[in-house]
Amino acid sequence: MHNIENVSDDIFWVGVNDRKTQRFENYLPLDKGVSYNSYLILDEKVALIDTVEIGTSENFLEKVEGVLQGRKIDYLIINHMEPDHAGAIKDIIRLYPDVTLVGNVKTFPMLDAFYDCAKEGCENNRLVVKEGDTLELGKHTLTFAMVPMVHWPESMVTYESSTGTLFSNDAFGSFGSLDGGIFDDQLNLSFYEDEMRRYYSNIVGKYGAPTQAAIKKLGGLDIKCIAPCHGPVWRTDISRVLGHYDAWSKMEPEAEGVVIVYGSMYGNTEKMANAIARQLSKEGIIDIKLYDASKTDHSYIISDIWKYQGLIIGSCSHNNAVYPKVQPLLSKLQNYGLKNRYLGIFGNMMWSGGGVKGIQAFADSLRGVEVVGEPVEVKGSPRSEDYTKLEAIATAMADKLKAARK
Ligand SMILES: Cc1cc2nc3c(=O)[nH]c(=O)nc-3n(C[C@H](O)[C@H](O)[C@H](O)COP(=O)(O)O)c2cc1C
Repeated sequence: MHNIENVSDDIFWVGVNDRKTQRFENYLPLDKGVSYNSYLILDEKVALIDTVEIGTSENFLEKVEGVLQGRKIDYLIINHMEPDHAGAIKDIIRLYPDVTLVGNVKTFPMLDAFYDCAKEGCENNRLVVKEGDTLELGKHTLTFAMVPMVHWPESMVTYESSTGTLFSNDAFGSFGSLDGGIFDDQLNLSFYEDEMRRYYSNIVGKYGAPTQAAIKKLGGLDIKCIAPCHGPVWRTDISRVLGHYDAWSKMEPEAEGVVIVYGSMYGNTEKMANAIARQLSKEGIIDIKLYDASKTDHSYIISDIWKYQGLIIGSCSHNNAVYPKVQPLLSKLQNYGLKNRYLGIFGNMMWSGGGVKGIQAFADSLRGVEVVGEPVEVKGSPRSEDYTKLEAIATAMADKLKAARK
């Protein structure tokens, strides 16, 4: 059987790649695709861990049947009810009508809400598990742990103790299809770690406290392999992966650097952004990420904001407010409660302003963000004295970053 991978002797990756869907959750670009990972455990009893998005079901079922070789599935473990994993539940029930659905007390009301269970056959054969419950398959034992709000209320993870495999659901998942390699040691990790951060920051990012609680809970387990629902299966350096989640969920920056993001109609705010970037470079800052908020999808900008300690935001004025292509970024960061960052502010205007005022209001709403330097608002084309003020923001930012060097 092709395109199946052994996670261990009797655990199989039966995931699928999706390179067709343009946007995850219909808003996050999937430039490099995504995988929906599902795992099959063959033992005295057979268990399937999660399914896939409905559009990829045919390919998935072919793999499942290929591994089963005529056997039936006894248990379908539903770690998460989001449709990109629960999408093929109906297909599994249709093919294996005796399968027992395993979920927690919050799983089944969602199943009932998504599906017409009386019609689809998912009304019966339900096993409700709670924290710490175990399910014996033979040689393999599954233990269930609830991880509410990582990133849905019913989210749970399943630990298989004989192999030390944690089926972690969306936690530790990343965007990017699996183009040949399945495991971390078979892949270029710099790409997947970036995509893992983009996934975390945009999807799980608001739920730092529940993620911290989950990390503490799972910390006592002997984890040899993390098998998430998206992206690579991690088996080489588990502590590195756990370390990423620990830092990201605390919103601790990963690296020295500055994200400059601006919105500009006629180029004046852009000129200001360039001047700030140049001065940061003169101050010895190497990682400077300069983004036009109208052009780059915000999910990439947010991922870099998660990575770096410095953030400098600029906006032209638009109807007495922040430019419409900058405002959604501010709203999302506000919703996520951005913290542990230094912030610089600049903007452009022609009559009574609005851009800088809006960014300042954003800064005031966040407790964990420290404004560095004096906000600079320029009318039209920046003059020499304006550049001096913009450079002062860059220098103040660089001073903060240098002071934080260990
Ligand atoms: C639709 C529209 C609304 C604007 N609203 C404001 C405003 O509320 N206050 C203001 O001072 N300037 C306003 N402006 C003027 C621009 O902010 C100003 O020209 C600025 O220099 C543009 O910066 P940019 O070159 O970076 O695009 C508006 C311009 C447009 C086209």
